[in-house]
Amino acid sequence: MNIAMAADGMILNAFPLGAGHHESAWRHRLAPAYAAEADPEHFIGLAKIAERGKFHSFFLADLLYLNEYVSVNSLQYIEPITTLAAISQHTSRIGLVATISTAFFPPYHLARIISGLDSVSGGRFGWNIVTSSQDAEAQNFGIETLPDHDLRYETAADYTRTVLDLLEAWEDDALVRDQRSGLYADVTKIDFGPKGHGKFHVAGPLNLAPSPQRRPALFQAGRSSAGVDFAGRFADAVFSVQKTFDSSAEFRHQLREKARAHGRSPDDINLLPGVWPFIGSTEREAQQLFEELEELVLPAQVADFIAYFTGLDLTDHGFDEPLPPLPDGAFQGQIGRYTKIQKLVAQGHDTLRKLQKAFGSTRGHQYLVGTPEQIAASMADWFRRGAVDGFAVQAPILPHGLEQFVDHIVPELQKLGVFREDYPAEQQTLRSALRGSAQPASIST
Ligand SMILES: Cc1cc2nc3c(=O)[nH]c(=O)nc-3n(C[C@H](O)[C@H](O)[C@H](O)COP(=O)(O)O)c2cc1C
Repeated sequence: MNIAMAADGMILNAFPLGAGHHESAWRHRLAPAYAAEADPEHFIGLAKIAERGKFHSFFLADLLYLNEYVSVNSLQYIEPITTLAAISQHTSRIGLVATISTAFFPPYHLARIISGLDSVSGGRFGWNIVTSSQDAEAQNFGIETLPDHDLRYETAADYTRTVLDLLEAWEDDALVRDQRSGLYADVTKIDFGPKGHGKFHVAGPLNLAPSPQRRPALFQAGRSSAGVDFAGRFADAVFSVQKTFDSSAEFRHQLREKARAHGRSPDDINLLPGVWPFIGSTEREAQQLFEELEELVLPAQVADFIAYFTGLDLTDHGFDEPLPPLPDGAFQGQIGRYTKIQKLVAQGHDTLRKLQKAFGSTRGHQYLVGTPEQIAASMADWFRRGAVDGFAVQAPILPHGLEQFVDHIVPELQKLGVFREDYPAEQQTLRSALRGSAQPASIST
């Protein structure tokens, strides 16, 4: 499928995770000696590297529980809201995207947090909207089980609309602040009516005049039909797991059609699949890095991510023992990757060892092993032929892999004419940096 390539060049989003995305990163010789996962200085440093590389955005994932696989996995998640507030003071151009669940914060509280982050960053804030998918997360908030998958998305839509309505309650010129007349705000330009959709009821309005963007850039990831519908309705950018060109091109087409069905322009939505670059000055060196990391993987680490994406209890499960039957219709977690694993198991990849090879320690994401020229050529090809709008760069080891990407791959992408040389001269909000997404009026909430 060939859809026109986006005119303004590819979007690059840095997606860091602790000492790196690879399960073994924290144990590798190139990993930092400190516990990177919860070290704000580490993340401030990474954001500065990404900004040096002219990245559009810097994204922090989040999960809200801990399990006993922490015995082998670096499962700490630094808190995105506070960390990005700190990062905003050490960067000036890059967008800052926080993962925040729709399941736990009251909407008024979240609207204030979003407004605050957008203000301290000068209009660079993005919200990665997740519904949360693990009961273990809910149990940290006094909830025994999460609602079923599709209901979670339905509730997330009501929640998101409520938060956005709160952020939209003040017109641009509502704050008058005329010291002579004593008129502080024009109340005819503030919507004092009650806000809320579905089960959410908020008196409103927000007690803050609009932040620079007012409405943040909205990010999302979801492959199920409810997930794609949500993305088509709200998302400016979509994270995704895409291993082949065809599946990515097809998914981009699907997202663009969904945006159109929701009354938006297809150009308002940007597909940014994950890419894991294993970079070497020769192909052999890159392959060696990949193999070193793979060899360090422990069976319990594979059990951890397969259990996460299937809901199976794999405690003490042998590496070569056939998997227990998958829960099928009863599974209520992330559907996209569950379906991929289900297909692999049906094709005979039915042990943890086989799944490590077939699904990979890259958690299903595309990985590119090679020289900067080879990796840049492949990324440029996907972009030019309309399979992506850009990429979420998931370096296997950090900061090493992001530094290498910025120093060696970004210049190649620039040479190929698919990535910008610099930030635009004029300061931009994150939403306008994501091109077509600059017109909030075109989005039906
Ligand atoms: C690249 C990527 C990053 C994600 N990051 C998070 C995250 O930080 N926190 C979270 O709760 N879910 C995260 N998710 C899960 C999604 O929000 C969503 O729940 C998932 O893709 C399942 O959606 P689906 O059931 O529609 O396929 C991520 C998914 C992808 C593909």
